[in-house]
Amino acid sequence: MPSGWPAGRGRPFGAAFLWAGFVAPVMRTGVIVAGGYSTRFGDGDKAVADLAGTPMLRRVADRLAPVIDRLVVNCRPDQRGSIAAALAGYDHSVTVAEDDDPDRGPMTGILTGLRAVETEFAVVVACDMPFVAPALVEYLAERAQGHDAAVPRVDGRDQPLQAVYRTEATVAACEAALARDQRAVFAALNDLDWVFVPEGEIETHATLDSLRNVNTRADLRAAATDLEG
Ligand SMILES: Nc1nc2c(ncn2[C@@H]2O[C@H](COP(=O)(O)OP(=O)(O)OP(=O)(O)O)[C@@H](O)[C@H]2O)c(=O)[nH]1
Ligand SMILES: [Mg+2]
Repeated sequence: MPSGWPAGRGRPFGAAFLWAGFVAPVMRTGVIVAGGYSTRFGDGDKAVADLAGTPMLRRVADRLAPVIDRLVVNCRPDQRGSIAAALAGYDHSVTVAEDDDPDRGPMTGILTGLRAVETEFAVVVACDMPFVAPALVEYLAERAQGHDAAVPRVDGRDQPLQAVYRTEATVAACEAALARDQRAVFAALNDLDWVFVPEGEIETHATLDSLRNVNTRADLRAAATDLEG
């Protein structure tokens, strides 16, 4: 596990605590959103689908492991057992945050996950992004400093399901959007001071594969082929 953020690159997940020469570790949280119904995938929950020998969500968790200290997984109550099994023996502490009211969309998943976060910032990643790049997560965390969120933009489309958020502000924005009966992630972003991270910047830290997501069985097969090289 890395001891902290590289010198000169900021402290993306909150300031270190300096007291009488003691530097407390900077805590960083990852949130994996997994409460969807995988309808394009067909039978079975894509979150725990076998991807080249490892459940997909475990791949996401393992990719995040070098840049987080804690993990929160958002899911429905009926997914808890399979997700806990997929994360057995994980490097960091895992909190499962269940949706009270399933099927209310990804923004509700982000909200449920962030409510279980204790750090100032958190990186949110969808369970179907098995190529998420730790270096991009670090960069997003850096770009989020002084803002409420940093969101990648690829092909003109913002990618709020692989983004870094300021926890309290984002929880408040999601709650306000839901109170207005708005479920889209962008309804919450409207209330936040967020920055987008364009492709050119993404590609100085990672390939765009970091944002690739697995929606169908064909996507899963293609991902397995690429992982098995
Ligand atoms: N908590 C929660 N998460 C969701 C919900 N809908 C989608 N997600 C998550 O949002 C991410 C991106 O969603 P999709 O790729 O559309 O996944 P999905 O909804 O399971 O799949 P489709 O039904 O094929 O669209 C995934 O991590 C999903 O688990 C929801 O209603 N609640
Ligand atoms: Mg998807």
